[in-house]
Amino acid sequence: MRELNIAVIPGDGIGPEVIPQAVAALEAAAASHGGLRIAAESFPWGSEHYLEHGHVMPDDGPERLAGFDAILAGPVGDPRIPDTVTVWGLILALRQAFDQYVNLRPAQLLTGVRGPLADVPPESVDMVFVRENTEGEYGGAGGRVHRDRPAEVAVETSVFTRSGIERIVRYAFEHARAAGRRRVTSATKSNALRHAMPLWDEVFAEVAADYADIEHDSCLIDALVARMVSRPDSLDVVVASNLFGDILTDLGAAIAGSMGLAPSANLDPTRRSPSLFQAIHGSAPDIAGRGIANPIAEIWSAAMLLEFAGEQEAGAALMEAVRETVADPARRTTDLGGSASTAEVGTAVCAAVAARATA
Ligand SMILES: NC(=O)c1ccc[n+]([C@@H]2O[C@H](COP(=O)([O-])OP(=O)(O)OC[C@H]3O[C@@H](n4cnc5c(N)ncnc54)[C@H](O)[C@@H]3O)[C@@H](O)[C@H]2O)c1
Ligand SMILES: O=C(O)C[C@@H](O)C(=O)O
Ligand SMILES: [K+]
Ligand SMILES: [Mn+2]
Repeated sequence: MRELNIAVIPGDGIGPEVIPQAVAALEAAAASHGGLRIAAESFPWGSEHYLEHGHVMPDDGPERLAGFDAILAGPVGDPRIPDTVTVWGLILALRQAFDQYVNLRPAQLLTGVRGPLADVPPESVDMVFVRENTEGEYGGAGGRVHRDRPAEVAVETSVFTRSGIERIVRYAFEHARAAGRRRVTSATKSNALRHAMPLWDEVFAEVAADYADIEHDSCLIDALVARMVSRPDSLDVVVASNLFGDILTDLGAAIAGSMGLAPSANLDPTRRSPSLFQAIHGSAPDIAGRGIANPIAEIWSAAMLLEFAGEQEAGAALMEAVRETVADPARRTTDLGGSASTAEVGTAVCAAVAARATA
């Protein structure tokens, strides 16, 4: 029997509420589809850890995670701590340490979910964002000098490399081909950003030439956000820089019905380091502690984990269980207009995945 060693980081806010549901769903899918065993080890990193020890994760955090097959993580963020501390202390640190250069983020309106766009048939919202995840606007280059003086200066320098752009664009086309998708759209802003984005466009055009079977187009980011809302069916795979991809995917989550439904996979496609799977939402301090957070985004991320680990059957079964659960009005959390609790939704997914095995 294959054993998958998963590092679990529950994180902050609603993280410790949704993560146990995702772990249970992983275990249920593994048990009933694929003769797989999940060995999960939990790491208590995040804001409480910072308040107690002075760091969000220990300095040797990446080393301690390096031997795992995958990481399943909740969000970090706490109103008592600057967000740069938590986000750079864990999420961005791991993306860079493990060179997880792809952040794969599907936005799909699932059957039964009412999205906010009027007159849009559900099948029209089916896009996958391929977000660059290690450089760009998140390169971390810059600084702040003359603190608290009128002359204070803050510089945040974007870092775009030809090799970094090339590998993310190539991944987008490869993903489109493998997933049977027909088009790749590049998010750009090469009218105003005159150094990095023209390089982005040039590399996109060069790589696109290698994929004659996939349609491609470039779209200025401002027009692209409007297009997501007015013509979502015109979008299939979207490749974007780090910051653009971050912003586009919260909009994607909204048009797919809720932040509580949007998953992500932070991938090192070379498989030298473990990849990290995590809902795209944050710690949601406004609803934390009430047991009402939607666990589907984190469970869907767990399904992506199984698929990336080569457990396609278990991953697909978990995804079918997610679809079945979301389609049932009695199994929806408040963000989807229902009244089910986090645990009720998680339990329903586990039951659905087990039922599929015996059916
Ligand atoms: N990956 C991460 O670790 C990550 C991602 C995003 C934000 N953050 C951090 O999280 C904190 C809060 O950020 P924010 O408020 O901008 O974004 P957020 O995603 O936490 O919340 C935005 C809105 O969506 C709702 N929401 C989010 N997830 C939900 C779920 N599963 N079910 C139901 N409703 C849900 C929230 O209640 C809130 O109204 C900040 O500290 C931020 O830095 C962390
Ligand atoms: O900006 C980030 O990448 C952190 C968080 O908002 C996310 O989308 O994962
Ligand atoms: K589409
Ligand atoms: Mn984000």
